[in-house]
Amino acid sequence: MRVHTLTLNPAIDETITLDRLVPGQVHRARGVRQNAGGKGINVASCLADWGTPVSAHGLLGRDNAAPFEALFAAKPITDAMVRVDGATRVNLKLVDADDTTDINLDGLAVTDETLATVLDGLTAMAAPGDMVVLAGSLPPGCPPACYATLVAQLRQQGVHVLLDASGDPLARALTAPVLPHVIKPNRDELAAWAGEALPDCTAVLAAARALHARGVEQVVVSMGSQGALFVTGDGAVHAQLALPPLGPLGVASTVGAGDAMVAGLAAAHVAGLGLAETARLASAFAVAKLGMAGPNLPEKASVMALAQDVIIGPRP
Ligand SMILES: Nc1ncnc2c1ncn2[C@@H]1O[C@H](COP(=O)(O)OP(=O)(O)O)[C@@H](O)[C@H]1O
Ligand SMILES: O=P(O)(O)OC[C@H]1O[C@](O)(COP(=O)(O)O)[C@@H](O)[C@@H]1O
Repeated sequence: MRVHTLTLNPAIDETITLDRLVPGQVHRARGVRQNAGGKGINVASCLADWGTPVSAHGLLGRDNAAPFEALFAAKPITDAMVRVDGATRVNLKLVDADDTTDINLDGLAVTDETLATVLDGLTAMAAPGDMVVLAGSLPPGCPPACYATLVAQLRQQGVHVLLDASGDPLARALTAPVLPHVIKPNRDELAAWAGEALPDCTAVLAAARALHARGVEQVVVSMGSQGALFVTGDGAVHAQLALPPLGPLGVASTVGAGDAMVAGLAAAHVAGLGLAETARLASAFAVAKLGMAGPNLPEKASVMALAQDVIIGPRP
């Protein structure tokens, strides 16, 4: 079984480390680095580290494709990204001791013709039984119903579909006649979909159960330091793992933690794991990534050791 990721709006993530972010003030950066990113790219990178065969589909601006090409050369990721004129967006990530602040840009506009080339390439490569991860925002020019349409087409081909999106594209995919098998909103994205605040885990669980009742087979809601809720036909569990001592970074960037969790969900699907073991592995992927710079996992043994420490329960 192969996993394919789709990233229509990739990004080069520029992470600037600060002592303390104070709006309106002049700051001296402690450090800066760039890495290839965007939701499906991050998922593919973590899956490649785990040893899962993966192809990356989507769009890349020719002017600054080098960091992506270096990533695809360094890891076993099949490069199925379509090159277009222009530069891929650069997203800013401001990290201080307490928090990560994301400034995400719009991205390169896409034409109908280029979009069709990308989507035809994906549907041609995805074989029955494969898994496709549709992830991230849609670039300007892309119709908001893009994911909804693609989910129906891929499911008809016998592909297992995970959608990690937000806002209108997510709402359209969740009101379409054919739903994705799996979704992984974070708490804010689920609240936006539900149209109400979800102040506690009971409210989050009720919203996740409602989506499962509509027909999404696996609903995973990530809640940052409060762990994540996993709802399937086998029940619902909460999974949480304390942050391990931070590695050489000394400061945790939460950028890509959700993407690492999505990679863990894909790895668990490939391995045929049940509810509790899936919750363990996906949480271990997410927390393992927190100590790494960029969308990378540490060696397999460390991730598996973290998985054993995940606390699984019916509620936090
Ligand atoms: N500060 C943290 N402490 C422990 N685990 C965390 C922390 N931040 C994120 N995680 C882990 O990463 C997962 C995904 O993070 P989250 O911030 O919810 O996703 P997203 O990046 O999609 O918003 C969480 O469910 C949790 O397992
Ligand atoms: O596709 P979007 O929603 O614009 O987000 C893109 C950004 O999200 C990331 O994929 C990180 O996502 P998560 O922190 O949710 O895992 C960054 O690499 C990228 O800059």
